[in-house]
Amino acid sequence: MKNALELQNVSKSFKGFETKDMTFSLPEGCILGLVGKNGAGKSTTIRLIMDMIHKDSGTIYVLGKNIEEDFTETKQDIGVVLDEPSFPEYVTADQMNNIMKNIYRNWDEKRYYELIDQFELPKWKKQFKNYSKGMKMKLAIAVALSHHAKLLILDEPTSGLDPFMRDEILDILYEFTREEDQSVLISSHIVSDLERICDYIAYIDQGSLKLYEEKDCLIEQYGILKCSKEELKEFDEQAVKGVRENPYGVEALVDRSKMPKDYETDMATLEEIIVFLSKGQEE
Ligand SMILES: Nc1ncnc2c1ncn2[C@@H]1O[C@H](COP(=O)(O)OP(=O)(O)OP(=O)(O)O)[C@@H](O)[C@H]1O
Repeated sequence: MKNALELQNVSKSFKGFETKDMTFSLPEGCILGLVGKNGAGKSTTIRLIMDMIHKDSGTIYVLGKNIEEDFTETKQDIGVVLDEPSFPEYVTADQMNNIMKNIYRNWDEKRYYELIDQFELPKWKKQFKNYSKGMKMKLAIAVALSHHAKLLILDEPTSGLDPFMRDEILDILYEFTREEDQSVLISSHIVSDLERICDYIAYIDQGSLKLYEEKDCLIEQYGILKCSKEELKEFDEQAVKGVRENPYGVEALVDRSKMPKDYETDMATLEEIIVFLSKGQEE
């Protein structure tokens, strides 16, 4: 399987913050969710991939091309939504169509207006500067989806959107990857959003990649065990990946492969897996 995106040992340091040795990939036709707390380095990673900030070391391949070589052409095939969409302030959605027509070789006016209608954005009555946060995000998403991109790179695209619109956007992204050669990298701190649509999860904390795994493998590997403190001691220490005490006993994230055979555990959500594992790593 080809990779739509590949990072090999990518590092970048700012004064007071560093992304270290980032290595992960996004196979074609898949959705990779980039998760992390506020300030973990999600936007920095996305800006590095888009060559908006230059890495100190490592290699980045986007759609098979090394970004240091010929990235201008490749950018035609990428739909990008940054965490704070910025377009010219006095432009309406209608005028945006004229601007984008001249930027993207494969600009699809029909698709753009379909999305503008679906997202209930005004065509000419409002200028970008008077848009709400959610409207700005919707316009940026409409643009990203209207030039037949092969890869979407979206930084917190669901932030500022109401739950109905969030659902609609997630459905659109899922549909997008039905085409084998179309892939999505999406960052979010709303793990439940990612759980629904992602094939792969990359979890970053303080600039380091802590976890990179296929989502189904994570869900398969881990389970939640509810028992007393004493009962928990009976299990292999290696099986217990994180523990949370509650008034009735403990709740633990366990590695099912290290539990006694046929031992039943509850299914863990992606959010539980990430929270437990990240707490375990801090200790
Ligand atoms: N140009 C820069 N110069 C110095 N520090 C920077 C620069 N850009 C980002 N940082 C620092 O890098 C760290 C990670 O920021 P980043 O925006 O990548 O986090 P994030 O995971 O996207 O967070 P959030 O969820 O809050 O958007 C922060 O400490 C930030 O201050």
